[in-house]
Amino acid sequence: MRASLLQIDVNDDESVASRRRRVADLVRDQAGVDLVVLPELWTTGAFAYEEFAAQAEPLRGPTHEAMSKAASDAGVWLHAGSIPEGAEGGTGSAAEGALYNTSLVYSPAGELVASYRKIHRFGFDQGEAVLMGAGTELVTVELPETVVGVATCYDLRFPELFRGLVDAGAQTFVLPAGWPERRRAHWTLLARARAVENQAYVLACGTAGTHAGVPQAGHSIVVDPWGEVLAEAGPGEEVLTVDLDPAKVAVTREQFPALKDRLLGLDTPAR
Ligand SMILES: NC(=O)CCC(=O)C(=O)O
Repeated sequence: MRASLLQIDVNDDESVASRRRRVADLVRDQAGVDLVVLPELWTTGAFAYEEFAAQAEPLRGPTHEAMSKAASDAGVWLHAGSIPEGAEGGTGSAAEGALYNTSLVYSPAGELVASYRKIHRFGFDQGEAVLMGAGTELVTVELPETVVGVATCYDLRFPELFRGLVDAGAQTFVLPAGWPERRRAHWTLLARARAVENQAYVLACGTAGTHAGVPQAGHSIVVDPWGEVLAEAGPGEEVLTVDLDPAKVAVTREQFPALKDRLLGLDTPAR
């Protein structure tokens, strides 16, 4: 299974419409791979808080139109990163909780097969944490060769979410992000930790460049179920293409069956 992570340069000089067209073309260029992954909030930038409400769009808005078409033109599964979703009934009033950081997943036919509202919002008492509502549902998506568990950026710090996804069948985690350079060491460490403890692939796709004054880490990363880094991007815009062996998840879980030794958080321990 071949995957391409598109580490997009998100900066304040490019308009959302122009970036949307450019990213759609980059997705189309990936024809021939199985899965394409985009970063978190790549239309606005994850730290461009003032833009969230202004650029909010419905689930089936302009980004959906562009990504659905790009996925079907390329014939790829597409995790299209996330958008600031102005949920039905509101155009983005934070007080109404009408905004969400929502990921979109498309089939090679361009069908929107799943969406995920980010559960853990970043910012403590400001930014996303106050501007957006929290999702409540875990989301998995069945691809032909693997079951994908979906999480977004700051979610990476919450291992219980990933364990929940494993319990729901996840074998591969796909995580779009807008992770800052300031905490790059955490990014790599946590991506590897989530892979090792869950014996799953981690495909973590961040942004490059600087937006809203926050330099981004780049360094998108793909980790295998043993915790080995299969590929890692540099700091700039880059397409990171990697071959995965989906069978490796079951093999790792069989040969080193630590997940079966769980005692807490299960109704019935596995043994
Ligand atoms: N967009 C985010 O969720 C940023 C997360 C982050 O900066 C961190 O966890 O550190």
